[in-house]
Amino acid sequence: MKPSGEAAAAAAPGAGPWDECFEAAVQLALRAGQIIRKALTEEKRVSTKTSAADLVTETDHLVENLIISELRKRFPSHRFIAEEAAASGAKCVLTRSPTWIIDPIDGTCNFVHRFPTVAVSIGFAVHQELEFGVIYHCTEERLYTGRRGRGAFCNSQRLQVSRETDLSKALVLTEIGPKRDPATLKLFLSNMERLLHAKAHGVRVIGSSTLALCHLASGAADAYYQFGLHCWDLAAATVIIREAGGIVMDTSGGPLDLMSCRVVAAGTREMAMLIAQALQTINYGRDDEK
Ligand SMILES: Nc1ncnc2c1ncn2[C@@H]1O[C@H](CO)[C@@H](O)[C@H]1OP(=O)(O)O
Ligand SMILES: [Mg+2]
Ligand SMILES: [Mg+2]
Repeated sequence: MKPSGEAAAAAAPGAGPWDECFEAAVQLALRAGQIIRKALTEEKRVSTKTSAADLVTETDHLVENLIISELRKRFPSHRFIAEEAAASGAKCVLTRSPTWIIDPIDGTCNFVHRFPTVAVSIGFAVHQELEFGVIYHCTEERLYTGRRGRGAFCNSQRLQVSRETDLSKALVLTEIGPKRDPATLKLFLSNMERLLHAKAHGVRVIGSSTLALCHLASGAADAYYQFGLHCWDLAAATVIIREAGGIVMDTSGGPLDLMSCRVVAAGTREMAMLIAQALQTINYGRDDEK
């Protein structure tokens, strides 16, 4: 079934205070997705940011500007945290004000290579609490949504995480992150090795943290971990996973800190703790200290 704003709204009955914002997010994610889908097969101007593996294109900027300018027109008092604005020096500060947290293209490296796993991610927080998340898989036209207290959906289908608690039966997802210096790579590979020693069924890297997290919310994988992802990779997906019955926590096993650039997520708390205990920390700093 093709996603639509109406379908998403119908999936979550009852009026709530942020319904208008949620509807706006859905419409903009679909609109942005159309632009990204079209641009995927066209020539791109690619630049690098923090490293040779940290890419950005004119479409990342175009889509981010479109989403923010449309939301700002409708909700002038709201605040914004967005990937490309942050790359240009804007501070990432989550206050108690209504705040939109945006990744215009998640999977930019995939996008550059025409690998069709790319998403738009729009999260929304009020009083520093995540209210809803919208993630649109641009090429497969799958709209993932989660609203606090109202469940998580892919198009009109309700999402439910896996109930697996045994690491030796788990499919685990992760992403590589931009740092490729020898020390970071060694830690990254040794974390993967630890999970494989624990006999996890597999470890996958698909190039989009938000879509990997949506697979987890759908029960198509049992766990996800990453060091070096940002609040815009995590905000929308966190609501979707929690509303699908899953756990999102810090890699220490403590509560999630959206600004800490580290996460473990799983269908069950037992699985999340097993992953957290297996990992060595890779330090990427914090989003709110850059
Ligand atoms: N600085 C960075 N460089 C490369 N990937 C990054 C990154 N920060 C987060 N990621 C995310 O990790 C995954 C694979 O690289 C993607 O979801 C990517 O998001 P992005 O495409 O929005 O940058
Ligand atoms: Mg991203
Ligand atoms: Mg991005």
